[in-house]
Amino acid sequence: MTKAYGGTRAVDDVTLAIPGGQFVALVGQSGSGKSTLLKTINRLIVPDAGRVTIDGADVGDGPAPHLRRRIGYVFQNVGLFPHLTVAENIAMPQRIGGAPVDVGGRLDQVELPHDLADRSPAQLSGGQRQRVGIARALAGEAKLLLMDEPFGALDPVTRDALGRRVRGLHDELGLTTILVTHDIAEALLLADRVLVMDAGRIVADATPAELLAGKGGPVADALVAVPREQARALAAIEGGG
Ligand SMILES: Nc1ncnc2c1ncn2[C@@H]1O[C@H](COP(=O)(O)OP(=O)(O)OP(=O)(O)O)[C@@H](O)[C@H]1O
Repeated sequence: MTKAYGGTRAVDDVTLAIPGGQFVALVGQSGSGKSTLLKTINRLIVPDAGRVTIDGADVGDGPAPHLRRRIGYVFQNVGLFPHLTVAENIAMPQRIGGAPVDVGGRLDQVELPHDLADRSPAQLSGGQRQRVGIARALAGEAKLLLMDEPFGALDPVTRDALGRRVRGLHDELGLTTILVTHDIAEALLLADRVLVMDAGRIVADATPAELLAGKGGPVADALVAVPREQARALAAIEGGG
């Protein structure tokens, strides 16, 4: 599949199959094409050539809202409706034609207290807003979860906790999850499989263990070197103290 903007091939002839149930992290430098690739899955972007299929069906067939109801999508700034309460935001995707949403159950899944349900998004912390975004993404019983830098604006402790909660939900609900992240350590710790993008192409497709063993090639090695060096430097400080 290919998507170009002018002379830039944002996604350059990528062929990829993701089995159901996998947790895939998409990493790579800024501008390497991660978001573009992700957005072709829920049709926010239409490829110039090639196609995307889910369970054999082309995502281009049928109305886009119908497709998107089956796909959870979480991005950095959440996109909650400011004039609706938390509960209304979570129930929103199913308003049109869906089954009623168990808001309390959804709040439990993302470890938010029920008394937040009547607040507006402006009355929440960034981490809480992101949890509401995840609850909303899953409210329609989506089995496919797309996440684009969902933890980007959060402090490290919140980020870590939320990453682990998402991995927990992935396992509990049997989701297929695709996570775009700038944080290679996060990718290595959460995903089953890491795809490394560079200039629109997938240059490494490996498990975290394989990447850490240096089997991902030069671009992947350069990414993995960062947390590895940090861990080494921290261990040295600890050893010296
Ligand atoms: N709407 C657009 N119009 C023109 N060029 C675009 C558009 N969207 C993306 N691009 C270009 O396509 C390339 C890939 O962008 P994309 O957002 O997919 O990268 P990314 O890896 O997700 O980057 P980041 O990590 O910074 O979010 C970049 O060169 C970008 O400038």
